[in-house]
Amino acid sequence: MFGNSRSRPITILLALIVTVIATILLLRRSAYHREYAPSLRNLEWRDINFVHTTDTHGWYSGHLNQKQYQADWGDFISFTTHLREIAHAKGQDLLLVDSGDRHDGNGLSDATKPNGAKSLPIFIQQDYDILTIGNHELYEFENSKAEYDIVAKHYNTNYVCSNVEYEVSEGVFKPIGNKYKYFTTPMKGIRILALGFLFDFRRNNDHTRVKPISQVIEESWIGDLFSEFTPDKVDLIVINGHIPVSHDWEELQTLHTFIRKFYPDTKIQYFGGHSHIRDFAVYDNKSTGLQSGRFCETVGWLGINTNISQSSSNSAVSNIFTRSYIDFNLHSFMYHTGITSYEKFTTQKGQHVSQQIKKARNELGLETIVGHVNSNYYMDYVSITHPKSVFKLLSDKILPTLKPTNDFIELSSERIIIINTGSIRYDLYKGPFTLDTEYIVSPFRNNWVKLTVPKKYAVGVTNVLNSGGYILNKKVDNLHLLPPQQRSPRYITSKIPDGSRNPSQKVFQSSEFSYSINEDIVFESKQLTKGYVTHDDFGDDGDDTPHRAVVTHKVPNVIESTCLDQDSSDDTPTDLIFYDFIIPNIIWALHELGFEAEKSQVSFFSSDYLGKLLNEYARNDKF
Ligand SMILES: O=c1ccn([C@@H]2O[C@H](COP(=O)(O)O)[C@@H](O)[C@H]2O)c(=O)[nH]1
Ligand SMILES: [Zn+2]
Ligand SMILES: [Zn+2]
Repeated sequence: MFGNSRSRPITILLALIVTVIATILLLRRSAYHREYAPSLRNLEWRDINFVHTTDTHGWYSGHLNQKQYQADWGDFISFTTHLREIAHAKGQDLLLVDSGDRHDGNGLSDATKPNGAKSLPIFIQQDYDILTIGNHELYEFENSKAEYDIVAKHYNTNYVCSNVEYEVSEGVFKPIGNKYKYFTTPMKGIRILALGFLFDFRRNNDHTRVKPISQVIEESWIGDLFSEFTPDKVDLIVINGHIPVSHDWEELQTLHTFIRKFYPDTKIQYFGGHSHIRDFAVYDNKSTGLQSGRFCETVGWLGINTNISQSSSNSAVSNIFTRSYIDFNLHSFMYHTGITSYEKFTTQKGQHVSQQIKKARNELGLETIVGHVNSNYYMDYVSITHPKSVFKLLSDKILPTLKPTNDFIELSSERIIIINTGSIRYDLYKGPFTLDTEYIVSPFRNNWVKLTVPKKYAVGVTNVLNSGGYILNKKVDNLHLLPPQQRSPRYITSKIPDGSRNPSQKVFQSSEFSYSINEDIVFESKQLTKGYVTHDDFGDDGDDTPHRAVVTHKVPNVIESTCLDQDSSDDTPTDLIFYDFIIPNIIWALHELGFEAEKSQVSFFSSDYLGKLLNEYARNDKF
């Protein structure tokens, strides 16, 4: 059974090495757990409890250089396994929900061709009860195909998507997954009708179709569905949307008004995503929406008491619904399960998935060091003119290194490079620059294109794009040029940059805070770490880990890097260079300035996408 006598010592040696490595890993995990131990707020358990993720964007390895988000997908699987057991032991239900966007943001998902080849088999190890699609599953056909062939197929009836179709054969479109799911929970016997929706997304590839909610509610199937599952047959409606839950995003409001016509008294729980924030909205006294952040930083928790009868008073909402935002780390996970030893916490499946992640990272060479970064560069912790701003780094140092792909490309003597700030997805940290860093900071493989226009128009484009706000994007075919987290700003009281406290000061920011300041993360339990301080419709006690808020700065839609001659005339031909992703925006801005251009006038400039430029900058030791 163990081979011949010669190979036996080798087998024993190998087994010993594997055991030693596994023990070291376990001890390291335990040590980490002891080191990071802030005091936490408890979860509230109800008749039915939901664990929610959204916008994971491939971050299944965890945040390797941020302790507060350092759990990996294997740990998350162990966590939910225990939560389900706890719920069932109490006679309660626990369901898992994911709201889409599983690509674009991390080397694990993006360093393969097709994108997701290694990360999706890891993602699908989690036992989701309801999941839906995000826009990042629809930009490229190969991602939609993977979603259809791997994710929707694996989850079968649990994959619920009511407004996206996939071309199964030429000209034949079928719903991706199922338009709805009707089921009864195992413990409390709660009858749930679940639907799933993507926001009105128009940048999808030609082999897919997205129907806006406003159109779906006019279709006969949804009225027929609601007429079949009459209120007496449904205890809870679950709407899983890749749509922000905030009140200023109209689509869920439209849907809610429609559903209430059929179900005036039924409890409705919305799950949302896309804008990458922690958020919770109360729609009426029987209906709320939860959104659980981004990038495996947050596990959303939502509990519902199904047996509480309806009340017209608003305060009763919190008797029915409860929500928490759990930081994605082992300390939080173990605390909420009540398990104090990592060895007891980690499940066999969890360990297997953690190993699968390590293996995939090694195979992809994600930790191969390309160069070193001398400082942290932030997206919004500092203003865009600050030396530590990633956008200043781009416009001063990185974008000027962009060259045309070949010598035949005709160039003007003056140029302006414009980049949409949404193409930067994360801060750039001091320390080793790895292949993973490249994907984390800017995952998109867009081409640079060129449009030559008189200088007087070229110099105005950035201004126009930055002054239009979100309405601008709507006009330009719903491009969402603006990083979504900037769209629904909140006013919060927060710590001001010099460290003094000014409670009356209102600081402009999104509903989240930049927290990604490695050197500022403190590991003493008495001092709060910098992180999310969420203000939502239930107040400010939702974060399981109380954090110190930090000030964030407003990021414009686009930034530019210029090479202009101050003395040249207004009519000097000037090359506008930008990602093909924003062609419609640039054409629109020029139109606003009085210059008419067409897509056919835009020509290819370079395939050296931003991640590649950053990689080369690091490789050449320029940081
Ligand atoms: O090729 C691309 C695709 C997308 N973007 C940016 O991403 C956001 C959408 O990201 P979500 O995770 O869905 O919020 C989009 O608004 C663009 O800013 C890009 O730059 N290039
Ligand atoms: Zn997203
Ligand atoms: Zn999205």
